[in-house]
Amino acid sequence: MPPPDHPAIPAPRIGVLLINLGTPDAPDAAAVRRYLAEFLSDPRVIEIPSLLWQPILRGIILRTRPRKSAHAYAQVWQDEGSPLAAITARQSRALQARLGETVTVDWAMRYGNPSVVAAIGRLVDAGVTRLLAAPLYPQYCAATTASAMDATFAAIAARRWQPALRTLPPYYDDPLHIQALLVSLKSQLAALDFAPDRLLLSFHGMPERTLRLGDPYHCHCQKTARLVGERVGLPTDIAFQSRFGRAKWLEPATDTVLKAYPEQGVTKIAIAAPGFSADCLETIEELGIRGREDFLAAGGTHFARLECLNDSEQGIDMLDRLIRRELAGWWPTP
Ligand SMILES: C=CC1=C(C)c2cc3[nH]c(cc4nc(cc5[nH]c(cc1n2)c(C)c5CCC(=O)O)C(CCC(=O)O)=C4C)c(C)c3C=C
Ligand SMILES: [Fe+2]
Ligand SMILES: [Fe+2]
Repeated sequence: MPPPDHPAIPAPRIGVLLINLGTPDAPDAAAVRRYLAEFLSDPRVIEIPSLLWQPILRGIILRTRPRKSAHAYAQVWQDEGSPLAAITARQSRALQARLGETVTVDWAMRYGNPSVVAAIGRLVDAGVTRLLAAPLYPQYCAATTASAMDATFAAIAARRWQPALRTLPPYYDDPLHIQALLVSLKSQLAALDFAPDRLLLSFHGMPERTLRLGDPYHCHCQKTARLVGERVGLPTDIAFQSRFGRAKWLEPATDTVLKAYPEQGVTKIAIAAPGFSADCLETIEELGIRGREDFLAAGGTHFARLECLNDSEQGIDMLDRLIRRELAGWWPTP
């Protein structure tokens, strides 16, 4: 018999933690400032020595950008809050219903709330001894995937009694992912009231330097785009959005491509963002509002933004199957 103060040994319990990038708590400048300060202080995101970067961040960026970004967030904010957080919460609930009682599913944001530390604390308190950390980025990038892993490892490093840990690998070229994208994109294309000349696949950009440093992100995006383009049934292009700062970023830039299309005779387009597992500021506002304006102002006539996989049937089905594959061998499996 253990002494009376010895913790009870729980039955093995599996936890699944969905992790996405992060978002402010509210669409106002103060909340956006807090969020950007945390996000843009991550050395995985800004790969400039902190001594050089922090004065620029604190002295310039955090004085100007929060107000501008808050205005953009206000345009996409929903009753349930930020779209990114609301959709990730719905994905978590849908997966919980699929995976059943032996698994506890929760979600976290790498920056902002709910934090990775808090979510892992909740899972461990619920008796989780085996944890699958699932960063919801199809393409691996040090700025996103590795940073989510860093936060997970740090949260676990701080615990005396650590859960066993697995991580969901990137799924950019997984047949389950490509098939889910094709079903989703084709059904949205079929529901349009016009026939697009072109489908533009827009991925979040990165400084070009990260490609030369060995980050596989650019290659992963190219492969997702090629596999979708081969089977989606209309000509596709790839582009990279959301340029930040003065350095050279991956090209071609989404806004440049949108503005150039009409003079090339491409006046009817659909745009999709297969690097995002959930719609967010970057898809709803940057593509759906500003991208549309750029394209129409340049002479485009028809524009449609297609939704991300979000908590659609095919999106949840894909995550359910990717996750079950990683849980195999952990008893009791769902
Ligand atoms: C140098 C800065 C940035 C890098 C590198 C970067 C990489 C990167 N980001 C995503 C996904 C998302 N980014 C989002 C917002 C966002 N991104 C940056 C900057 C960099 N991103 C900023 C400053 C912002 C905030 C908004 C703004 O002020 O413009 C979001 C949306 C969050 C939301 O709340 O909706 C996502 C998602 C990826 C996938 C990526 C590298 C591959
Ligand atoms: Fe970003
Ligand atoms: Fe953006």
